[in-house]
Amino acid sequence: MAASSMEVVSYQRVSKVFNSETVALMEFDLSIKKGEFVSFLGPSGCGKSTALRLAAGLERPSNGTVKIFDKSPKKVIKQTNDIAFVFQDANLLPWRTILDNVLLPLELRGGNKKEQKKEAIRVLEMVGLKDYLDYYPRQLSGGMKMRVSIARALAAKPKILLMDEPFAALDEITRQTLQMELLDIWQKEEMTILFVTHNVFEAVFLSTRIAVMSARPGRLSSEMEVDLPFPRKLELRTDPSFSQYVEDASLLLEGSSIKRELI
Ligand SMILES: Nc1ncnc2c1ncn2[C@@H]1O[C@H](COP(=O)(O)OP(=O)(O)OP(=O)(O)O)[C@@H](O)[C@H]1O
Repeated sequence: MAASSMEVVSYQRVSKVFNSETVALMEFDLSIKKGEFVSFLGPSGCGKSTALRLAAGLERPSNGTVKIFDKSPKKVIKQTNDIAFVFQDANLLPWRTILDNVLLPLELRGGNKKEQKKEAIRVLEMVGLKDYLDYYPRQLSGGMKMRVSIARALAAKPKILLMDEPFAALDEITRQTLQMELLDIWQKEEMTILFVTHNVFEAVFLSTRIAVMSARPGRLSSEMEVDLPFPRKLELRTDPSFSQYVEDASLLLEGSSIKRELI
């Protein structure tokens, strides 16, 4: 029983069909344990976002089950703050300051205003933005906006963070900085992270495990544990062990695309 109680997210034979013809996911199986950092890696359109949206209760499976802590994601979202979502677009409200953007989800849930403000400042400090509380989104760079978006997700102290290509629109240097900051936060806050990417380097650098998906209809085509030590620093990218994982993951990804061509 101990092992299953560690299970945080489970996909069991999950299929998702849109408009009765687009099969986004087909019998997708994956089990994610507490504290893991799992990347969903796969070609464009293979159903990565759909898999994440199912875990967030934003979509319902056509077949099979998705469970979060053994409950339906919708129930978890309704009853707890356990799940938070970060999208590729920071999605900030332009008329609210940075502090007020982070406060918004806390305000919606009600509670002690002073505590909420303290928590919002704590998470903004964590992402390096404590000097920008009164700024408006238009005054920030893309990387800073993404930091606000991450802070907003963290403010509710989620146990599971779902991230859909959060760094895809950023330049390389900003992306690398945010990747390291994210790993820091993941360790400090002891969260489980599900992270969608089609970037092999990013998947290897961040993850404890990579779930490689096949081209549409998306299935889990292979899994790879990334046994590189934490904390992971910039130098790791030039280490032969890192290159080996990147090569292995690239081969798995290629393999999943080749299989599709043969079908
Ligand atoms: N709401 C929807 N209605 C209809 N089709 C959809 C919907 N959401 C996704 N799809 C389709 O399902 C398939 C999988 O989409 P999804 O966004 O999950 O893929 P992805 O792997 O995240 O892609 P990318 O890497 O390009 O973002 C695609 O063919 C997409 O067009």
